[in-house]
Amino acid sequence: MAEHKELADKKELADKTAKAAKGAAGPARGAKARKPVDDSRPGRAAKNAKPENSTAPAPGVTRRRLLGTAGAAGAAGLVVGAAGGAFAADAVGERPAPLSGVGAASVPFHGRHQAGIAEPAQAHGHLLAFDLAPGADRKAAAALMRRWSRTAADLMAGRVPQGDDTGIALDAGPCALTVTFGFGRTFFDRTGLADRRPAALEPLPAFTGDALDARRGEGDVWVQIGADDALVAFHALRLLQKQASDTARLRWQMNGFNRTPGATDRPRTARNLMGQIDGTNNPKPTDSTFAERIWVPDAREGADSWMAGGSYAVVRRIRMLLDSWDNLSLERQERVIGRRKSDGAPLSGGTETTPVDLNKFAADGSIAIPGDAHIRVAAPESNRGAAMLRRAFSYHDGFLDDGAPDAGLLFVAWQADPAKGFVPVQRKLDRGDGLSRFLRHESSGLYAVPGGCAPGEYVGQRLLEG
Ligand SMILES: C=CC1=C(C)c2cc3[nH]c(cc4nc(cc5[nH]c(cc1n2)c(C)c5CCC(=O)O)C(CCC(=O)O)=C4C)c(C)c3C=C
Ligand SMILES: [Fe+2]
Repeated sequence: MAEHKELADKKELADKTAKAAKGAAGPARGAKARKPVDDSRPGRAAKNAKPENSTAPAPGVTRRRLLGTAGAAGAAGLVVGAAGGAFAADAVGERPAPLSGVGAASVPFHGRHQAGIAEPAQAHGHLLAFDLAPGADRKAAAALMRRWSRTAADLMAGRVPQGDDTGIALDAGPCALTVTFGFGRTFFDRTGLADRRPAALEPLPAFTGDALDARRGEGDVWVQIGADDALVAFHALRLLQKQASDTARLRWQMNGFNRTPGATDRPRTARNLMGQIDGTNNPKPTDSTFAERIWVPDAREGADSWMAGGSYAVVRRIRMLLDSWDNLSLERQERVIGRRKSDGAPLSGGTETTPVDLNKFAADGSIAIPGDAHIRVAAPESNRGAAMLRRAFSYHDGFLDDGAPDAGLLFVAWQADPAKGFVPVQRKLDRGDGLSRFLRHESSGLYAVPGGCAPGEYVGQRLLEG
């Protein structure tokens, strides 16, 4: 009896919590979320503040996710406003309590560019690739992208999604959730759109350091999910997988992580599993060259005109040989990268954000940044200006047969054209990078990530209905 009473009490509490959360977060089906307080994501601004997101000013906590000095995890420029009025029900009474900063952070789904590219990488990430099911044609793919876009827009705004929900994130705010969609080479054959396949989707060349597992590469549709809460991220993943239904099947999935916001005394550039500050010299949205390097331009004719405002994602699972790396002295580790481990300052001097001086000599006459240092070989100056935006997640998938950690970087590089970004840089790294001895590239994919969409539209509509 007591057990039943306890269960009944729990159910009542859960019902109350769900009711209060739904009511306060504006997410009752068809209800509207509130306007993000600050929508200064690059390229979004006022255009984004569409009626869908503009019913009321956001009460409760507002929060601006500041970037690390040079951009946390290398991405930049994002503002995260208050969640769309997101409140969690007080677990004891029913007083709605404002969400914490982490829960309240939200990123708009609609806009000129898809979310999840120029914003800082979140604490939890899922990378997924789906293959269209046999017989799923262009129409089915369009219906899927419409379903997925609607769900992503709801979840990112903190609304309970339309249709069947699993309840996994019922009492959480959006937690800076982003969902980003891209198309692989094979998508265009499967949907009868081979004539619209961009030339930039040519397969990447083979690199000598590659040990690629095809089962974890490529795929018709690629999805990147990021959130500062693990349940929120999984919730999005699970819903998209359910909604794929008979149209698409998961081909591979990789799970990654980064530092949780608030874990450090101030926003800092993230560290990778080798312990280095990683992302410092990423292009920043405030750079005059950012747009041309990262976004596909508008004024484009031909097969890929539908890619305006989009970007190309190179996705690589790069395992780190951590046992070998950790055996190196600190001095050797720093010379392999070309930066100090403690604070990320270049070996040519200064602090983390001091411009790298590749021509600097040390007092003993040796070159300050060695010839095979990673930052020398990867720098735009060494690659005729080639640059990309690196927005990675770390991963740890347990241990290999020999006991070594199966861990490294889910490397995601964004650029307007891979032939002017990843490809020339990786070619150079392949030949002369001191870091490559400690890395194994285990999977690879290249995806055309269309521009964002307006409310009522879906990602990829210009391709699928153009
Ligand atoms: C093809 C491109 C690149 C791959 C692959 C890559 C892998 C990789 N990098 C690190 C760690 C660091 N990389 C850093 C800088 C850096 N890396 C690339 C490109 C690739 N890295 C570029 C273009 C740059 C910037 C160079 C510059 O202009 O200075 C750094 C230094 C800090 C920073 O600027 O981000 C680190 C650390 C790992 C561990 C890794 C594979 C697992
Ligand atoms: Fe690098």
